[in-house]
Amino acid sequence: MTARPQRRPACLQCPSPAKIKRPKNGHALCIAHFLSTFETEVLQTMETSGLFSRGETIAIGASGGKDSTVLASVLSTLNTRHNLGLNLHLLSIDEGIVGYRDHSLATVQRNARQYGLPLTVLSYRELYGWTMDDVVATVGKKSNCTYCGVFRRQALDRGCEMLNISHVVTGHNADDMAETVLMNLLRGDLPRLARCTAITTRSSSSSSSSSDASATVRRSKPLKYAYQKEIVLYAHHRKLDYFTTECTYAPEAFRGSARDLVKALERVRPTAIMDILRSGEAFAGLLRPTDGNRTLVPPQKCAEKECTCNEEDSLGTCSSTSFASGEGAMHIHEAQLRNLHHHHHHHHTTETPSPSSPSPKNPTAKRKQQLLRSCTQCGYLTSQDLCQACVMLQSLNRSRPAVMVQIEHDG
Ligand SMILES: Nc1ncnc2c1ncn2[C@@H]1O[C@H](COP(=O)(O)OP(=O)(O)OP(=O)(O)O)[C@@H](O)[C@H]1O
Repeated sequence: MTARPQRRPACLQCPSPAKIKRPKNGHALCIAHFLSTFETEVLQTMETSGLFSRGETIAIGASGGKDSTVLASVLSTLNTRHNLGLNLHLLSIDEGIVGYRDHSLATVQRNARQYGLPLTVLSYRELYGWTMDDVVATVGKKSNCTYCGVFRRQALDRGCEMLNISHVVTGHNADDMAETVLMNLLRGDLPRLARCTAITTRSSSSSSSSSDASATVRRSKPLKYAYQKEIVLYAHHRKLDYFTTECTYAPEAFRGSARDLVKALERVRPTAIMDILRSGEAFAGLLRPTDGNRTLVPPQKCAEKECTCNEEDSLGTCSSTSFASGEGAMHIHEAQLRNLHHHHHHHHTTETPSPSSPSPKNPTAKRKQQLLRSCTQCGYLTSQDLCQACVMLQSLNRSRPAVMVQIEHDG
């Protein structure tokens, strides 16, 4: 007996044979309907969360990878098709990773031409005097993601300030969000768990001229409900030009493990990604301030270090910048950075006592320290004397002479 060839099911939305079984929900769709459904879902995400307003200028954090390329393509398609009135601008950060970012930036340059969008490129070298290749030569491969995440977040803010843009979007997708929810859950980091699923967060702007704490850049993730597999399918069937190589520096180990875990769960239960994301959102609802001043998540934790309460954990999912994580060399390095920061802060408060200095008589002082002010070094808005990037740069610049001597010696 010969097996009868299985007939393809029809597309859920038209009589054509289905070509795609959606990873997200198993729906069978033809390619045209998969593409239009994907776009409609992004539009719905934008509309239900009131993400953009007509006439707004949006910077798209463009790395040349699949996520931000799909984001740029979908946003410009929707903008034209639905006459949304958005001014889109590609903003790329060149971290200075030879053999990786230089190639992906060539892709962004092509994308800018393909979509007819303006492009601005800013580099770590011009902003900080360091490339990531230099950083890795100095600190090694283990904690480099921490540096890169802090630098990139600030670089995007500075780019926005230069361009007079107050809203930046990134290509973070549902898989990235699920990873972050799991990481925060596994660390027991409730403050971060409470905010990591937000579609929009506010960051400090790099406003050196302004001490106005309201000068912040909004960061949004329009692809937060899009599965990575569907993003790849969309890019493939729309024939988008994107760069596939992974960063030459491996992701932080903990995020790598969370990523593997999400993928393993997805294999046995495809809805796992959305389930984790929805659970994260539900936790956020539970952890949010309940009544008046009372919150279930006390803010003390972040008073001890650079407060990132208004900031998401990372820009670039490889770059978990959580100072709460504690693994090997990364942990040691973070502890050094904290010490450096505390040393600096202590100096400041003893030399110039301020009425808001924390004291047993003034229990609210610590809370007040979290108010945003300008970094004494670079002017970036921060809750401490020095912003995270400047703390890191101090430590890097101290190591530089030693590294140069070593290089000269080896060379
Ligand atoms: N060098 C960069 N310049 C501008 N934006 C960036 C850069 N790197 C990352 N981003 C933004 O942060 C998002 C998440 O970055 P991540 O490093 O996780 O890359 P990814 O998940 O591979 O995304 P992509 O496929 O867009 O590279 C990107 O989609 C992009 O919007």
